[in-house]
Amino acid sequence: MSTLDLPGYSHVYSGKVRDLYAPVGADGEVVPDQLLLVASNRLSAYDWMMSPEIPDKGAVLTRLSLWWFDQLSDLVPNHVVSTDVPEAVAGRAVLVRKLDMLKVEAIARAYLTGGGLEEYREKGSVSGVVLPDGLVDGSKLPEPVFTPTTKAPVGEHDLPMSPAQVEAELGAGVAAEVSRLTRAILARGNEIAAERGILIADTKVEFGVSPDGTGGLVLADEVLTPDSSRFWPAELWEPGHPQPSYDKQFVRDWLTSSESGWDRKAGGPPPELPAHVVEQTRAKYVEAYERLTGETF
Ligand SMILES: Nc1ncnc(-c2cnn(Cc3cccc(F)c3)c2)c1Cl
Repeated sequence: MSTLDLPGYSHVYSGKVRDLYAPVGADGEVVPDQLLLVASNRLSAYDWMMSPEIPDKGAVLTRLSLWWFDQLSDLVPNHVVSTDVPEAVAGRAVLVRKLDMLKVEAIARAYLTGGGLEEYREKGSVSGVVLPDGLVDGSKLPEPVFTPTTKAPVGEHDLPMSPAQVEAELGAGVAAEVSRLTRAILARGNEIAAERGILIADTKVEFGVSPDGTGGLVLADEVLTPDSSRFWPAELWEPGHPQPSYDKQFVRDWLTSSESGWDRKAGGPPPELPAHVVEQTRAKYVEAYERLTGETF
């Protein structure tokens, strides 16, 4: 994948859909306490990187995440420093405080699906939390459940963590606070989103702590975006089968249609997305942003 050459920044790491850079000072030394988070226009579906990219996806998700950080600022401080970023990534990058990141993927679930549903079907519980009988794919949970995982190395799968494992990793106090905050963030997200016709089934957030050891938990990474969370259109919610994705359903439907000619089980890469699927997908990201924030993209 092509990482940008950004004057004044050195490339640190690339995820599937985002890139991390470190600011470089005038003396050529890396500025130690800041990072640049860049959201690309790349779209991942079925564990494959789609082509072409989705125009404006990075900018829409960056603006949505910034809006959520602001909505949540009474709940938890965040890592945002500024949006004064290089022209080449204007609107889709954020300058952030460099933190010591917790080694736990902080996931909360408000609706049961995916890996949580699988664990429930095996054990009647998720992450040690016993759930009512008779739940099905898409069932709303009595309240959000904290279902943390490890941060697996690149190319490996994140693994569920038991409460005891989280406490061993973070200590009992920090573990309890991470659980409380993650559930509170998802609950607040759904309070706001439900009014705007969007259900947030689950979300992954990341916390860090200041390297100088002062202060408490800081909300980092991105927050409550369709890349970090499952967004469902509220009017189509119907427990008992997989719910349509607010943002990725056009891509999924086309890829699994005979029109694409793709055989997912064959193991080969998916074909290029047709222009109408790219445009419809872009429109869903813009629609989610405008509905949630009330602002025009
Ligand atoms: N404030 C912070 N301090 C220290 N580290 C991070 C950090 C490291 N990794 N990630 C995930 C990620 C975010 C974007 C692009 C990627 F490629 C990967 C976030 C952050 Cl956000």
